[in-house]
Amino acid sequence: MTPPMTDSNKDTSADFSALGLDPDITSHLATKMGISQPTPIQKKAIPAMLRDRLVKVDSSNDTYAQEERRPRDICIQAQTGSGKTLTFLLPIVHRLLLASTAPAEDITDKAQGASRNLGSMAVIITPTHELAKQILSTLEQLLRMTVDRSRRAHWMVPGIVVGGENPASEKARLRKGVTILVTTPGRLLRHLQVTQSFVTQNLRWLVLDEADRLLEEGFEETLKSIMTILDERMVPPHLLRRNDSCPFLLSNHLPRSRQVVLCSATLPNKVLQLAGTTLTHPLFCRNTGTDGQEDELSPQYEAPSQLRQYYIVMPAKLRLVTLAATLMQVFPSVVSKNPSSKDTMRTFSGASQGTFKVVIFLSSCDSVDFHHVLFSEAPAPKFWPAAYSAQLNGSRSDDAVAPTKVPQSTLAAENSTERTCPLLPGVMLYKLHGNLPQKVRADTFSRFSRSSSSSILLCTDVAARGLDFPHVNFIIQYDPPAEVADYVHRVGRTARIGRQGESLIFLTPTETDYLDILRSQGMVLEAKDADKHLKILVKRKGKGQIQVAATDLQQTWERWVHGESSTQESPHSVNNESSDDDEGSTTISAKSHNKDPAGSRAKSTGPPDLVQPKDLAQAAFLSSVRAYATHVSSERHIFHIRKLHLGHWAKSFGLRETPTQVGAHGSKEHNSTSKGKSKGSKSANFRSKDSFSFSATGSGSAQYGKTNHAPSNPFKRAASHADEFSSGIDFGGKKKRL
Ligand SMILES: Nc1ncnc2c1ncn2[C@@H]1O[C@H](COP(=O)(O)OP(=O)(O)OP(=O)(O)O)[C@@H](O)[C@H]1O
Repeated sequence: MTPPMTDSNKDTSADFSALGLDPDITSHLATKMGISQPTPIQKKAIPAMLRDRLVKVDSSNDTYAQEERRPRDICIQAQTGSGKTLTFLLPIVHRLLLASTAPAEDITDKAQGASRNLGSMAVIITPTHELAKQILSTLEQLLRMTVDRSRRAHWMVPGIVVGGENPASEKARLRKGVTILVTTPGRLLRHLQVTQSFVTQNLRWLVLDEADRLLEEGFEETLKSIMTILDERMVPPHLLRRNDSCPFLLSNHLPRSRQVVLCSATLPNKVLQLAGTTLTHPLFCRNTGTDGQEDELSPQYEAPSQLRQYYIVMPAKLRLVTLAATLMQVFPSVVSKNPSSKDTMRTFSGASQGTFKVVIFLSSCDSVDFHHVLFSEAPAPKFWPAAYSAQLNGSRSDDAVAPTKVPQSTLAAENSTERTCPLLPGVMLYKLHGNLPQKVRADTFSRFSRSSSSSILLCTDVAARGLDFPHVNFIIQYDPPAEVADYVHRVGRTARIGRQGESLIFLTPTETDYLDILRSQGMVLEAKDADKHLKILVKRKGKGQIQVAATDLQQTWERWVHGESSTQESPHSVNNESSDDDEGSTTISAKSHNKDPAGSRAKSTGPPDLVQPKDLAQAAFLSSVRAYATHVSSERHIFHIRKLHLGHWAKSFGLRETPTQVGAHGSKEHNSTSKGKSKGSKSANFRSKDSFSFSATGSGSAQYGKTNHAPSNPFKRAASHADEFSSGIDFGGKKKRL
């Protein structure tokens, strides 16, 4: 069914056939794919891709023609979820279809030779496997069209090579011929280099989806090598006519030379400048500006107008409990069962019923693993509202918190990542990141997409771009992205194609300048009050109850992380004690209550196939600190490791140790927990745009790379500045620590 259109996406002046698309295609779109009206970017860019320009040719090279039709390269920039995939797929399929079924007068010899033997006529490159598979699926849907008997469409073979399968079967596929190939850069380059039977000399379209990402450091070199090989193999247009063995290739419906299409919601100036110098007469198609005209370049990004963007500011030590409160806010079914909650307490619109999906972005794979285990294995807190605890599978919330070890299978690998979430009954939990084996990634992607239950996906930026998960209503950026473009792509997983959606970014008090950067790039954000927000955790009304509830939840999780029983201490007996000793305190509001971590240490020796939550928490903490140092240089004055309150940061992973202690443990334990992870884990473990390398050593020291002014031990340095950071939340009266 066609989704509802907002004013910004609605277009009544044209349907797809008015854009010049073949009637068989438009009828298939309407009847089989439920798509009948083009979005503004489709209206603008599809005709541009269909239109060639006339160029004078050097007659010394071509004795047949004085003028030739040549395509223009195209840059497509439009908001996330505005239908860019069909924007580039439709013209390709249309032109191939027309060329292979053209009336006799169009070319001298009717469409002879259109077959998969011509090799790849279109190559679509994307940064991730998931996105490649999604594009392939749209392409396959499109190619299922029924055409008139006199026409030929079956020869167009869609295909994918992204790795993760036996290279021999990929080679075999390429040998047979894949007319429209969807691929990732590394895999494509490998096949160009080693697969002799991979034919690309007839390539007419090269699409770089998420072009800005593909042209970034990391992919850039691969892309250059790909372009060089493709250029070398391409048959120059002036030689085409002499090669009359395949008249199909001379069809006027095909671009005579290769058309390059760059596509993204974010094409920053540096990419556009590059495009301006390396592309052939590039045409810029953006959502703004007058139809059919080239638009002016602007550094601004655009989020879907129906997306409501929020931010919330809280000290690092409250991040975890605020995340829990947020999830309770956004899952209406759970909230409505909370006896103390009223609709007015909910600060997000949410959905009144039906499937509700949330995507939570974190900065590292280890952090995703930790939170996935925490939310699926940790028990509800002792004072969790009865309505929630009653639904816990067979466990009572006031039971002692049993020390938990986490089965390895939960962490990574063989099986599905689908879990239930004790805190949010009825809500399913998934995780997606680059360290997971390809099979698990694919399984997660499809289960989360198809799930009819309300669900949460915890992920790294591997899921930030392009993925079109249905029914995602809410995006949480628990860790701010490494750059603004990533912000735009992350929030773009909701509010797609005119649907409603909300997003929330978590910031600490030292990070609020980031809002200026977001606003300067065209983002419109509203504030959420952290204090009001946490109210949802409160069971009874009364002064100080937010603090009680938040402390209770934090303590429950700390005990779980440290493998302790809840009966070891009473949260409320310590709640009234106030301490400034953040670095060493056990809870967010009180002094350390279990200075002797012997219990947890004793429990850390378990069977080799089990991992302690504390190991996970430490690995997550370390990798999240490392990821913190990977923000782009223009943002590093805001997100600088020296500004990070590491003691509070540790708390957001349920850790009590001082950062130095965590660093010392973490290095060893992280190494051991990392063993056995999938290949490529090193590179994919945290954000790759890394201008800083940090490695914790056994002594807790840190090593910096590429940074001249960095302190030798960021943990110690940050800890010594601990007093500069207040909680940031005033619960009334004198200073209290949560
Ligand atoms: N004209 C249309 N009318 C209704 N739905 C459409 C239309 N065009 C595309 N869609 C659907 O909209 C959804 C989003 O499209 P798509 O994934 O191509 O967006 P995008 O602009 O590429 O987003 P992103 O920037 O996040 O990659 C898809 O489910 C697609 O099938």
